[in-house]
This record gives sequence, structure tokens and C-alpha cells, in this order.
Amino acid sequence: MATGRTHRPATRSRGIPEATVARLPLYLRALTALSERSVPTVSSEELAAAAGVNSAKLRKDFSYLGSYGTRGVGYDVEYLVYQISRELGLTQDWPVVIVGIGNLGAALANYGGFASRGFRVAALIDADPGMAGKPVAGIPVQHTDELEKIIQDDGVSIGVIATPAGAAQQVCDRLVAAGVTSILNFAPTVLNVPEGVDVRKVDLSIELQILAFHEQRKAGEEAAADTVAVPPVAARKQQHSTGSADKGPDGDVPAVMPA
Ligand SMILES: NC(=O)c1ccc[n+]([C@@H]2O[C@H](COP(=O)([O-])OP(=O)(O)OC[C@H]3O[C@@H](n4cnc5c(N)ncnc54)[C@H](O)[C@@H]3O)[C@@H](O)[C@H]2O)c1
Repeated sequence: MATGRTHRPATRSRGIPEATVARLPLYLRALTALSERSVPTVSSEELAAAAGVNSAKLRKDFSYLGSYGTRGVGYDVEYLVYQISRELGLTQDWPVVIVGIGNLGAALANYGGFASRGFRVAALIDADPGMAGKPVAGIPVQHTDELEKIIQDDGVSIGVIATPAGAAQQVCDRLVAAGVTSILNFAPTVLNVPEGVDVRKVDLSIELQILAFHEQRKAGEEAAADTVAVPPVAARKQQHSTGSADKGPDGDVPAVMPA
């Protein structure tokens, strides 16, 4: 789901392509589910289907890990969980700070999936002095005045930004200056970071826009199959030709425009 911009080359130093790295969490999630059901081995086809990936791609991805499976038996689930976790750096503890503890920040703090995947929420930080000391998900919120000290004391290298867009760059600059080198940004803004800092951006509205694009295309294909007199795309253009229909709900132009 995350879309991102990193300053890393397309191939990592150990020779694993970024596209493979991006699929490893999908395999890991599917493998963890199998492991929880005590399934000992899995075929590449089964695992590919569970992860939503093509099985030839999966075999190629696993060859980068030096994992080839056993003919007729498949892959050892526990060993693959270990291998992928190690490759992703999940066998070590990653303290994470979340900055901006509003609706989203609090929901993220309450999400159990971080801890179970090796990400420890080391601190919750907010600029609102009224929130300081109040527990969210059992962790007392700390004021932004403490940001640098928290990061240095806890050796934090990953920061999550859940502040309003207008504050995100300034928060990002402070995180980076304090030593954070990876940022997960939920604020709807593009962050400028120095070389060596990775930014991943999560934007659910972009994901929805992409789904809308595909929905529109599917509808167009269905209509074309029915061979209607007016092509659906043209029909939609006519609908949008009046008034302010081209504008999004905020008066802005949607990123995905009707064709
Ligand atoms: N990526 C997504 O899919 C997605 C989904 C929902 C919300 N968002 C974005 O996430 C952000 C937070 O949304 P929300 O609904 O939780 O908002 P919110 O108003 O409930 O919370 C924002 C919090 O940030 C704090 N804050 C403001 N300036 C700060 C600063 N300089 N340093 C530290 N904390 C600061 C505020 O005190 C507040 O507690 C917004 O930018 C929103 O657009 C993104």
C-alpha cells in the first residue's frame, strides 16, 4: 500500500532488487498465517496465491534469498519466516516514534501489528501541551520539546509522521536532524529529505483513486462488450462538461481524471 520515494539504488547492496524487497512483506504475512496454523511446508503455487503474487516471480524472489525449496515438498515455512525476517531486518528490535497523536496517530499507536512484527513504539509525541502525560495505548504522550532527546536516548531510526500536512516538513526536519533515517509519512504532503533518508508515503485516498480508475475502466469494458451506441468514455465526458463537475470535493482537480 505504501508508495514511496527512496534515495537507495534500484538494487540493494546485497543484490536483492527493490521490487523483490517490496514483495517480501507479502510473503512474510502469508507465511506467518501458515506458521500460526502449524503448516510445516508450502508449495510455491500455494504461497504465491496466498501472497497475491505470480508463482514464477515468487521462485525468482526466493532465489535471491538462496531458498529453492524441495521438489515435491515445497518450502519449509518456519525457515522461510526466519530467512525473510532476517533479510528485512526484523530479527532486531526497531524502536519507532509516532509524531502527531490525533485520530490517526492514536489508531496507529493502538495497532498491535507493529509490535508483533518487531516494531516497538518507543514514544508518542505531540505538540499539544494538553496531551503531555496522557496515556494512549498505554504509552504517555510526550511533548515535541522532548523529540530530540527521545530519539537520541532510544536510538530511534524510524519515525512515523501523523501530523497535519502543514507541520509535516518541520517535524521531518527535526526527526532527521536528531538521527532518524527512515520516515513513514501519512500527511498528505511531499517531504524533502537529505540523501540517505528513506521516505515511504501512505495515502489511502490515492489508493482509492487508483481503484476508481480501474472501476471506471472495468465499467468501460463492460459497456464496450455490450456495444452501446455512445462509447462510455464519451458519455462520461459529456457528463463532466457542465459546471464545476471537473472539480474534486475540495475544489481541487482530482489526480485521476476521467479519460
Ligand atoms: N495517509 C492516509 O491515508 C491518511 C488517513 C487519515 C489521515 N491522514 C493524515 O494524517 C494526519 C493526521 O490526521 P488526524 O485525523 O489524526 O488529525 P488530528 O487533527 O486528529 O491529529 C493531528 C495531531 O497532530 C498534532 N500536531 C500538530 N502539529 C504538530 C507538530 N508540529 N508536532 C507534533 N504534533 C503536531 C496535533 O496536536 C494533533 O494531535 C493529517 O495530515 C491527515 O491528512 C492520512
